[in-house]
Amino acid sequence: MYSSFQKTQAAVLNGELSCREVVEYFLRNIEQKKHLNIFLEVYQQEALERAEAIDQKIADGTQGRLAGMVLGIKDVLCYQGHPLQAASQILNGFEAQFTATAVQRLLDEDVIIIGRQNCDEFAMGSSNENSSFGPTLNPVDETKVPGGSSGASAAAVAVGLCHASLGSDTGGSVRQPASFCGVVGLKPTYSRISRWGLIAYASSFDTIGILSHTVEEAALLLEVMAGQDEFDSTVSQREVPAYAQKLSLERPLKVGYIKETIESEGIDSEVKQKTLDRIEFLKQAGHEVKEVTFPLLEYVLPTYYILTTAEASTNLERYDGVKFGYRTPEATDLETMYKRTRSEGFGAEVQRRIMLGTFVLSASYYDAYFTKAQKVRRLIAEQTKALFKELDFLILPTAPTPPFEIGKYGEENLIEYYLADLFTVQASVSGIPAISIPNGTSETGLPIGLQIMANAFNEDKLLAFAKYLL
Ligand SMILES: NC(=O)C[C@H](N)C(=O)O
Repeated sequence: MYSSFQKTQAAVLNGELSCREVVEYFLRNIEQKKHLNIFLEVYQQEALERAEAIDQKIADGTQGRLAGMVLGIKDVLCYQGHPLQAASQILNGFEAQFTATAVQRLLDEDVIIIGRQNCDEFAMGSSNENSSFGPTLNPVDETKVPGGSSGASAAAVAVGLCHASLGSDTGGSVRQPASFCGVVGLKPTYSRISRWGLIAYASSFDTIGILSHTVEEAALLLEVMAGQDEFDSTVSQREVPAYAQKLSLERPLKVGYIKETIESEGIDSEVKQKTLDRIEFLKQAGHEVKEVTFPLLEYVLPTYYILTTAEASTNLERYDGVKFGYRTPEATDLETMYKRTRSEGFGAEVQRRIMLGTFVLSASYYDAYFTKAQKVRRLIAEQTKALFKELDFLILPTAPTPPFEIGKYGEENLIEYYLADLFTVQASVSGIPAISIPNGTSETGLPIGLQIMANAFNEDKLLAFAKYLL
């Protein structure tokens, strides 16, 4: 059996394999790897039935472009008629009323969805430890986290439980787990893919992203999902290029690396060395490689956490015990119903972010924090985009360290935990596309990722460059 989609598809189209056999293979793997806590729910029967229907389409020659692909989806994407929880107890009992546009477009091309995957609650975290269903283990080393918040989606691809996964990336949630699990993780430009049917965390940052083994798979999935949608007016009107056919590059390239990332205090020495090795490789290959400075780097993380918590505090207001999921059985009046539902339903990290967001939006602090952070966001975005006047790409580590131990960070060292996003939030604050690709392993065999950023809507170039480096 093949873990890569391209090989699987060739085999199902020439009759060497059936889609049913492909699904059975992944179902066996899922059963064997149950202890990793990757899937919250497996759609066993449904996936098998769908596989048989697609086998029939193949026999008739009417199959879609993704026939033979088995996909896992993070528990933040609506799939009609299926439970959806954002790994939270507050959505206990909730069922999706419609299917997310991105998911529907993949289904229309005959993808098979095998189940929903664990994640940090409401996508808030960098380790998958904030799930109300318990942590997911990193398949490379089960004592380590798989990253987050789409940690289980990355782990599923790494250990062969599906060909690819859909995750969401607000500040690194696809790229950082890709780095921690040794797979490819793409965050497209903000507004490239419709957010209709994606549970909102911070709406001006949220993007649907892709976790896969190969760049080709990411390009194909992006091509199918991207583009205008009548249900999301923020989606870009731009044409969607044929990403999967455009994976070749014009050379030589102009590549920059940001001095402040390589020299940052918390960077692990092996991560630093692997990044420097790539820089050297590019120089040797005849590309123009330049060191650039980005003095605003130290403001990126605080800006991200002020703005995303502010947006989260309003987005999560809707979970009040009335419309969705959980309602406390204890309340005797409306106010205690709200209070108790939210205190019992949300986990500690989500509550912390709601409170922080409410604080920065409160009348006395609005200008000091929220307005200021909006201004700084503008500066970060403008200065990041200015770097692309002279450069095709920026390269930097995806995360400052290889995957860390489960339980390493507690309430007392949260800032250190938030620093896991140090290098991924720049692309999120600026709305530009970025990808993480495997960049070797540490001496102890732990995956390390390399991140590439490109200017807005340059996914075609970004994917081609990632393929060249992989
Ligand atoms: N959702 C994300 O992109 C992950 C980021 N670590 C956060 O907690 O905000």
